[in-house]
Amino acid sequence: MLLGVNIDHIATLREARKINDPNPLDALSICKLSGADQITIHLREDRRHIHDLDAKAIIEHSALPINLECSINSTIIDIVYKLKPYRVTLVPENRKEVTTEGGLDLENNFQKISRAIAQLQNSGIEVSLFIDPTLKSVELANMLGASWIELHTGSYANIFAMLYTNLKHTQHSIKELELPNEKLKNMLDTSLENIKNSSSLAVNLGLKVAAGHGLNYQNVKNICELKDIIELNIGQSIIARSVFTGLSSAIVEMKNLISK
Ligand SMILES: CC(=O)[C@@H](O)[C@H](O)COP(=O)(O)O
Ligand SMILES: NCC(=O)COP(=O)(O)O
Repeated sequence: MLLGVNIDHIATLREARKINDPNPLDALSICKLSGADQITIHLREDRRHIHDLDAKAIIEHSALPINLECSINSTIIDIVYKLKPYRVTLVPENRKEVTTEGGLDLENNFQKISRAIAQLQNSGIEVSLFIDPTLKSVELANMLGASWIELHTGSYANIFAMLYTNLKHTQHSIKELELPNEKLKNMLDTSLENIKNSSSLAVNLGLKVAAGHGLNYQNVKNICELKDIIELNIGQSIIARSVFTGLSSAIVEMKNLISK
């Protein structure tokens, strides 16, 4: 299983103080030496963590391929295609969200996404679409001509956290998931089944399949067992653990967990 380490969350720490430390650029060689296969960054429209200069420097200096996540907004695509990352993953963005809440609405943005894909692919950049794990989204991603999809695992991760961690007893409990455990278990099974079926269809259609969002040291095992998923992009949990154990051991531990 390939591991993309999302280093946005290092820039989030920097932006909490609006200074120049910690610098996500400093993570590049640690990620490589610790066994990461790829670096993921998200150039958000509101630049809440990674900025344009970060993206430029990271792409220039990284020995690992860069997977640059961005919205389908044409202004952002115009910036991103000139940066020439190895891969661009198109994601939905909502200015008010705390984090990426779901996958792209491919049906209602078909033409816009199609234009973005053409512009990126014409510059030699491979394109991935960040989608919800539904058969319809996989079919549309295939029709759009992307080479990769990344399945959004946030819903699975939220259910897992409400079921198997103390999240429900904290101030960040997810209100709509304050449900009996039996119900949550059924929902967890359904969310895993959706990820499994979507990845299987995608591979049958010739797409390469990544997954990510909200994956951590507790919940990643179920996702690793799905044979059609070949790459995981993980950020928040690795950077959170690195506060206590250091970035290198946080990556090594995750890489060991997901090896298959
Ligand atoms: C699209 C995605 O899932 C990642 O970019 C991740 O969400 C990064 O964190 P933020 O949502 O805080 O940008
Ligand atoms: N695309 C998902 C990603 O890059 C990492 O998401 P998270 O682990 O920070 O939730």
